[in-house]
Amino acid sequence: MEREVQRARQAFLSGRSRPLRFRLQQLEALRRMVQEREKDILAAIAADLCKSELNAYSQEVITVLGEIDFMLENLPEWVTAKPVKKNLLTMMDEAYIQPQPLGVVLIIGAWNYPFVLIIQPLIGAIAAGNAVIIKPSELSENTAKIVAKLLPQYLDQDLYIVINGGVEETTELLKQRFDHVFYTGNTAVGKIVMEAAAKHLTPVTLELGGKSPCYIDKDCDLDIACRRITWGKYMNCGQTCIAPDYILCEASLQSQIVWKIKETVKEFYGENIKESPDYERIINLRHFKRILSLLEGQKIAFGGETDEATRYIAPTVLTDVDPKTKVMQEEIFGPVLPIVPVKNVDEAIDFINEREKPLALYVFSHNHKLIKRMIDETSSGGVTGNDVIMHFTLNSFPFGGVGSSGMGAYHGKHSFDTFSHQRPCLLKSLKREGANKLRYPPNSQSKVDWGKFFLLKRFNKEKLGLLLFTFLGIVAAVLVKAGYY
Ligand SMILES: NC(=O)c1ccc[n+]([C@@H]2O[C@H](COP(=O)([O-])OP(=O)(O)OC[C@H]3O[C@@H](n4cnc5c(N)ncnc54)[C@H](O)[C@@H]3O)[C@@H](O)[C@H]2O)c1
Ligand SMILES: CCCCCCCCCCCCCCCC=O
Repeated sequence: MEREVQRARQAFLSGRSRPLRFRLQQLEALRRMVQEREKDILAAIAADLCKSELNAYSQEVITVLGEIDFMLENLPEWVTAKPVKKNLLTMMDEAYIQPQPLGVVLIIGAWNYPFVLIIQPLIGAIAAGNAVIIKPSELSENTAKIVAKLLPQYLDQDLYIVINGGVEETTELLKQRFDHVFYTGNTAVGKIVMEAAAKHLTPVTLELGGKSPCYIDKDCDLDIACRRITWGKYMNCGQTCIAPDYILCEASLQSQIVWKIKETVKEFYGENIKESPDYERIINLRHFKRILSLLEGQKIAFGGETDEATRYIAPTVLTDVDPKTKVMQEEIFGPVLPIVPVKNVDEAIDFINEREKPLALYVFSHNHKLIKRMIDETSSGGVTGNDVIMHFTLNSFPFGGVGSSGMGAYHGKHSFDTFSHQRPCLLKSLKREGANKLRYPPNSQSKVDWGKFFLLKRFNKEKLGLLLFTFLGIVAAVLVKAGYY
């Protein structure tokens, strides 16, 4: 493992990952890989999650292709140095920010969207010019294998290295020194990753989970709200980090919501859900049993049917859920949707604020002011009003959590920034030394006064021309006095 990381570091130090042309070539090669080997990739995802190839394509491959195209289009502009505003002391100098690669980056993926969750950060890391070690989740082993097989066929083999393995291998990997660790997965392991990274003072991005609340206001089109919630909750069998975890609504809405979600489930998956190509299965027996344990003692409004042999759990809704019960204490990450009645929006806001900050928040209402109020008075990684999940699809948004749902963000330019160092560069001339005397010892009150003038004064645009003129006059006077002319 040490050898692999060393290999990536040597490749990074060779400098070949840095030129824009190389980054674009690698991104194009990655796109070619996805296009040419689409069938293999879809088959692997399908095998891991009992997912139809159509769903694997629309939930994972589309996102990856869109992200690559977005990078290819914008990277030439992002990599260029950006001039910054100057103060009077640096007026004559060159000042700019130059984004630079961080070095060797470790990307650790989760199993629930096993392809997009490693390839999307990889796109950002390549775009920013880094070398990358990729550690897919061992739970989605088919995708892990196909990624390890395909990437070296298309990308630079020393700069981008896939290491497969479980907890033991990841623990070993985390002992190595990286320049950034990008981890997607649960909060408990997020802490382990951060602790390991801290030993090397390595910065981390933690894409974690949590219980994402969904408030349904009484002033709302319940048909539409329930259709959208049903889609986002039961997609991938509830194993989506930003799935609505639970519903908050007034008690009077509960029975209508149950009925409408039940009807939508029928519309989406048919009478025999087990036969539906659009309904996935739980990843493994451990998660299957964990989700079943959340149903104990609950009022099941519909669903609840299970089949251990195929790890099937039917789309399920629980009503009148007591917030103190287990299902409300941990992220569900399965097709179980509790409804917790609240008196009104104030109580919903308090409910959300009394708990850990979630990865996503959803609010359904015709009342725009109410949506804005919920946004203003709560905190979450992201928000979608009158829909679920969809903020993930907009790559101009930073995607990430806050508090216990994570730190840092990615997608589009945010990925590029995450994997770049914004390096401030100030280029001065070795001439004009007279003007610099102001800051050299011995200090004096008049030097401080000039310093205050140069550094603290704020000028509007109209005054700027006049000031520049004055400044140049002063510089000229200082130079004359210093005997340069
Ligand atoms: N924010 C996001 O973008 C996002 C996306 C997907 C999943 N998630 C969250 O991830 C969780 C589900 O994923 P998971 O954690 O079950 O995935 P997982 O079991 O695949 O673990 C994630 C990664 O951590 C590694 N890992 C596991 N235990 C480890 C340990 N003890 N030490 C070091 N590494 C270890 C695994 O090898 C894997 O690569 C949910 O909480 C979900 O909300 C978040
Ligand atoms: C055919 C229609 C295309 C619809 C696009 C909908 C895309 C949904 C993408 C969902 C991906 C969610 C990934 C979340 C990561 C956390 O688990």
